[in-house]
Amino acid sequence: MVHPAQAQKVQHLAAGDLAMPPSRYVQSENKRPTAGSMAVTAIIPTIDMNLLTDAAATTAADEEATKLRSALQSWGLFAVTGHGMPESFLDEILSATRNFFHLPPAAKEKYSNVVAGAVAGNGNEKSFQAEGYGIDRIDTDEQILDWCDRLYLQVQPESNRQLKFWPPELHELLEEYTLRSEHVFRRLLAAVARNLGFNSEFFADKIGDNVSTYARFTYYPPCPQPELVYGLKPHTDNSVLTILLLDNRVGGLQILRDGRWLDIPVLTDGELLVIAGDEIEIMSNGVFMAPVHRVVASDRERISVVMFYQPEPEKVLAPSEELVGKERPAMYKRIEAKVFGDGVWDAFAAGERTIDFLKVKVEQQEERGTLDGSYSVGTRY
Ligand SMILES: O=C(O)CCC(=O)C(=O)O
Ligand SMILES: [Fe+2]
Repeated sequence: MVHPAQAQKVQHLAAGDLAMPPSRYVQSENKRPTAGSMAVTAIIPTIDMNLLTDAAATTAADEEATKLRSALQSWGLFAVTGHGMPESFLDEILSATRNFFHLPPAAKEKYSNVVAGAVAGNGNEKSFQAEGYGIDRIDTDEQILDWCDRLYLQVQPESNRQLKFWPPELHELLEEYTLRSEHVFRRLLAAVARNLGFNSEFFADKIGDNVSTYARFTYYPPCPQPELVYGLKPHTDNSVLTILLLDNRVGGLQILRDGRWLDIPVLTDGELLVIAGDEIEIMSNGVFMAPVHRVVASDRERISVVMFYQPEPEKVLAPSEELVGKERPAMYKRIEAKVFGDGVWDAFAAGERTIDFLKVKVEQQEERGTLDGSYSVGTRY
């Protein structure tokens, strides 16, 4: 069964002469992005990957590694330079993404995430599936929808690619970006491991060689009253690390830090953003926390291209033994990566963190905070 509103693309709605967003998109007053204080622009850490060499023998490399650790511990995100991808290549991806979303509706519908009778025994019913072009899954009439459309594709392992959802104009670029972005991911993961005093392969071994990687191209249309909606509601990412290529003209990403929403500024051309996800939070036993983030809409269109790195589905997610001790008991239960991944969309539709939705925390009473920014004492996000 597909929710009747599932087929409504926000882009095409926004193209009409709207005075305000329809009620399906309007957040209750206390959740609106303007509720509470005005967002302040964050000055986020930047890591130069050229300095994070394997040998880590130089002072500069040591310093950069220390910076990486503190960025992950205090922010859970950082910008990266020196990743080896030319600015022109990243620009090409952004342009191709813009061009894709600017295609006429019928041209994009070929990749729709609402498919006819794709589920066995479903007869002529339509069904929703995660991959493809459309909006995120709607589960209930009450669910407030985000002001965005997206194209969501599994890019790794290669054998799992569903090429029927790959627009030809993005295909080659995405293939190359997949390879280059994985290289960035693995170098960062190795640096993070060494930084905790482990060997380079420490986290890599836990997630396996055949990581599940998903690409999400998101289009945030101009919104007539952006303060009423979310571009993308508050969440943490289902990933070990997420690599984001952000719009180089329009900002909108915000991070929740110490109870306040901070604007992530438009990055310098050629920079990427990295965000720690739920899986590194679990594997590091909370040494690194996945930051809650959201996107606010604006009166201008915005795009992003985001890569999510997830462990092989049969791997077990658990706090690494080396990071568990008397002083730091295990904060998370063991959970198979596949089970965790299967819960993600249910949690997202319900507006909850997957870690909370699936009750992965050992002490559920030890609440750290909720996605709408309300806190219990002594919490940190
Ligand atoms: O578009 C953005 O800036 C961020 C998107 C995001 O957080 C996500 O896709 O998980
Ligand atoms: Fe995200």
